Amino acid sequence: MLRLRRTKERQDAAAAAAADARGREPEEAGPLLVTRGVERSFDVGGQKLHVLKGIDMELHPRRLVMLRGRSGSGKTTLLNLIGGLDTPTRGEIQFGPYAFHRMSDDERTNVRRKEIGFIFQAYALLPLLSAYENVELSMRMAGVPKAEWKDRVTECLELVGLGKRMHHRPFELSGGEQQRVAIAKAIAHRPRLILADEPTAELDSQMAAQIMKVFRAIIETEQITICMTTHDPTILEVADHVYEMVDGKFI
Ligand SMILES: Nc1ncnc2c1ncn2[C@@H]1O[C@H](COP(=O)(O)OP(=O)(O)OP(=O)(O)O)[C@@H](O)[C@H]1O
Repeated sequence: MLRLRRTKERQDAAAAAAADARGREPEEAGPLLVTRGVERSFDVGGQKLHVLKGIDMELHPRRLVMLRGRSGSGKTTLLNLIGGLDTPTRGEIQFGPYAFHRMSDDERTNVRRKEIGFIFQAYALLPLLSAYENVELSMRMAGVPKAEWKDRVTECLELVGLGKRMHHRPFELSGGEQQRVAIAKAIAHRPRLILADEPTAELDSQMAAQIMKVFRAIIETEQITICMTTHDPTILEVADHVYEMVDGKFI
């Protein structure tokens, strides 16, 4: 009981610290991200391929939002636009104070480095670095002051349940554990938004359920929003909101 209370106290303190570190937002704050009429087409062999055909969506603070849809329906294309990796052919993407559709690549990269974390299906860890070093590297890349690295790396790895595996390298960890390192890596610089493309696709159902538990925990402690794609109906059950995509549109 005491242990539980201590854990809860630590989580509350971490949540308060996360909010303070970014400037606390009022409870009733509006959406973190809004897209309006977003379209994306590609030129392929002289033909226009219309992939996104008018996407309106909202991501609210501290929500777990899922994009579901068949392969090729446009989920990854949309995630790339929300994350500022790509720009829409038409329409608007407003992320907090930033109008992504009007910003240059460099400006979007700056926002992305500070405010967004990415998680991929295949973990994307550096194989020769330990879990600790992988997370530390992401803080270095995000420009976090060196004095903060040690405490924050430890905190993030404990948060995902890998306090005892910090010095293991990826090949010494299970798939689920590697994905948890990837989560620690994605949150270490205190982004507001995490984007995850099929983060459970390589995992069995038990490991996938663990990842979803970790997502729920970091939404609380880190006060972040998560938007992820998935095909898995059992995973969809834990979403706060599901957008269903068919052929480049939400239905
Ligand atoms: N850079 C690009 N150039 C040309 N076509 C592209 C490009 N990016 C995506 N597409 C096309 O857009 C369509 C949607 O792809 P996208 O990867 O967004 O689908 P998805 O829903 O994420 O699929 P999956 O579930 O298989 O990952 C596909 O037909 C794909 O070939």
